[in-house]
Amino acid sequence: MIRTRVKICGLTRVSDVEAAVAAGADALGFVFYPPSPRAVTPEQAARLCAKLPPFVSAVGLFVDAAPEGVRATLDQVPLDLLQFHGDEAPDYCASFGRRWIKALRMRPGVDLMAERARYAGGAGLLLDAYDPARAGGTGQCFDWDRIPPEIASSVVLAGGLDANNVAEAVERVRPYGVDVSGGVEAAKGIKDQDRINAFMQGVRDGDTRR
Ligand SMILES: O=C(O)c1ccccc1NCC(=O)[C@H](O)[C@H](O)COP(=O)(O)O
Repeated sequence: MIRTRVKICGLTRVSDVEAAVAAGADALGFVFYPPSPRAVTPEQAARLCAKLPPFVSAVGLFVDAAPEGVRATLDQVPLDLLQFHGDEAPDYCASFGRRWIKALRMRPGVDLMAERARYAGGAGLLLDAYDPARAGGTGQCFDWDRIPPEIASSVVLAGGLDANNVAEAVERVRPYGVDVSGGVEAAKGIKDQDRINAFMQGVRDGDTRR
């Protein structure tokens, strides 16, 4: 059975990090984008990452950040992977000497095959809902049928996932991984252990059907 990988994004509290790790999350996301209600400072993120087990990845999320800001964050936080969620160019993404993924917001008309070729130097693509007013963490789904089947197994699916729809998402899309933020929250930036556990169960249910 294929095991869909799970990233839980937007963690701000040690207790939520512990809950996500205990539930079996593969990766934890830390938002370095000050306008987000889930934003953390490098100092906070360093504390949140301090007790991560060896096989759980720390992912740093940036949105069109100044390169010196990314580098300063990397000096303080042991990030395993960078996630670029804005309009960053491939050369920018590759300039930090760290593995990276590119988030693509599913704008009308986006050509995923072309974008995949454009960002081929990265470790993968994360597909998120498009909302012209917000850079991410929208809690909205996009039409999963827009994902070309030939790339589905390599993408991370995001946008509006929760315990109620993630099994269907895993079964239908068959992605490499799923990413969730709002769907496991009690309030913005405040995760809920029961919702995390229910989400993980949904992923495993989807895995049995994919
Ligand atoms: O989470 C945010 O506040 C955020 C702000 C700006 C850019 C990206 C952001 N989050 C990115 C994520 O990886 C979210 O997990 C992803 O957008 C899905 O969010 P949700 O629909 O709430 O599950």
